[in-house]
Amino acid sequence: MTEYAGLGEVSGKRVLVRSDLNVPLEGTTITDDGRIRASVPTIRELADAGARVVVAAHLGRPKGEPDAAYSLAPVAARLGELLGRDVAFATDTVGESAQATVAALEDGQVAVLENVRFNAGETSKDDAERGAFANRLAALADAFVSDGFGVVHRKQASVYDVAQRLPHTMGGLVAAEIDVLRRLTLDPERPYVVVLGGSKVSDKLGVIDNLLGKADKLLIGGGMVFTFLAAEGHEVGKSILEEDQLDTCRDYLRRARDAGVELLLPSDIIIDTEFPSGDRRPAPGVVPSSEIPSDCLGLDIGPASAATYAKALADARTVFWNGPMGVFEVDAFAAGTKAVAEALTKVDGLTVVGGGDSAAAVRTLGFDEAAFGHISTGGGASLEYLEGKELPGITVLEES
Ligand SMILES: Nc1ncnc2c1ncn2[C@@H]1O[C@H](COP(=O)(O)OP(=O)(O)O)[C@@H](O)[C@H]1O
Ligand SMILES: O=C(OP(=O)(O)O)[C@H](O)COP(=O)(O)O
Repeated sequence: MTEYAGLGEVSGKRVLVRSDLNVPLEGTTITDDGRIRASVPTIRELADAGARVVVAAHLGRPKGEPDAAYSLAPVAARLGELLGRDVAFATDTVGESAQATVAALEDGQVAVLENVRFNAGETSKDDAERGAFANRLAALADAFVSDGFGVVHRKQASVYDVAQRLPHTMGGLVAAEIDVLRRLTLDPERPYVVVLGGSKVSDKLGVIDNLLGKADKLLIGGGMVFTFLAAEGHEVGKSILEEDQLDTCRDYLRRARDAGVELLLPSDIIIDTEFPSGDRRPAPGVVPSSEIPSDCLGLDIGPASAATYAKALADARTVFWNGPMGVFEVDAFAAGTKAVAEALTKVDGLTVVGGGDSAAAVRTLGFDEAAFGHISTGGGASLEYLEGKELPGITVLEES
């Protein structure tokens, strides 16, 4: 087989693959390689078809110039291990190293370019600046495969503009992600339960607007909780709070009541006096969610809430979960996330886990990935899809 679906013959061609290899790192140690694993099948398929595969990706949010802390070098090494073959690494993205590395590729070989975000053009809001960088990326290849699902909601040079400059197609990972998410937006089997948590509260509140017309139950956990509790007039102490979203949350609570959607907030909260950090020993306590002391902050949903949420999930036929219920990275605040993950494994129906941290939580808490219907590689991307927003990295493939 020397073809790739949507591109035709790829043998001997230089194929630029945009992957999402944005994995959590401690120093140069990868703490969860899920996104690299998810990127392997497309890269392998292209290499097996005889393509000269050039992988472009970002890591973190460097400021448009080289920054060793965000080098993709350790990621390229891990990709090589997972592929079971040598992976060349270019120490720049479109400069001399990239050009020489790509020129040296033989059929079936793979190279990774240094972090695309080391170039200001990648994330520029200026079309011409992005376009100029996209021209240089496109000059390294004969065709483009868009496979970085976690980044398709970004209008960035290696995601959007490059697709306008090369013959292109959607990679297998993006196609599979979209396929599952489409099932959630079109005709989810009911009851359809959505669980929302995490800390990117303002990013995520918007999805509730759309879900109020779609889901049967919405379970709120993580940092999301406190803006809702404050909207109901409760003290939330030092917990995460989006003051400018209080009216929005009040509106959601009212609309949920009117629409007969069960919007569940935790009845109890695990608190501490400080955010866990360094050597400080956590000193968790449990309080009713209406009684968070002013000098404390909420760090997990409490045991009664965890049991209620597990019960609310028991009869679900479709579940979408984004965002941990608490600061799961610390044992003392991981129980809520564990309880929700456990409940999902028992659901008789489609379960989708979305988001870098949610997916990492499932794996690091020891759950078997196979117990979930689908673990998405994109948090923001999957939420924006469910919100009905246009994803630039997808529309560009359809338009040009
Ligand atoms: N009550 C809370 N207060 C502060 N941070 C929280 C709370 N609950 C969860 N978190 C944090 O939220 C982070 C994940 O949030 P987010 O990035 O929104 O999720 P995802 O990557 O799955 O979309 C985790 O690092 C977790 O520690
Ligand atoms: O980690 C990512 O998104 P996610 O946290 O929404 O899953 C993607 O790699 C996108 O990264 P960005 O949000 O810096 O553009």
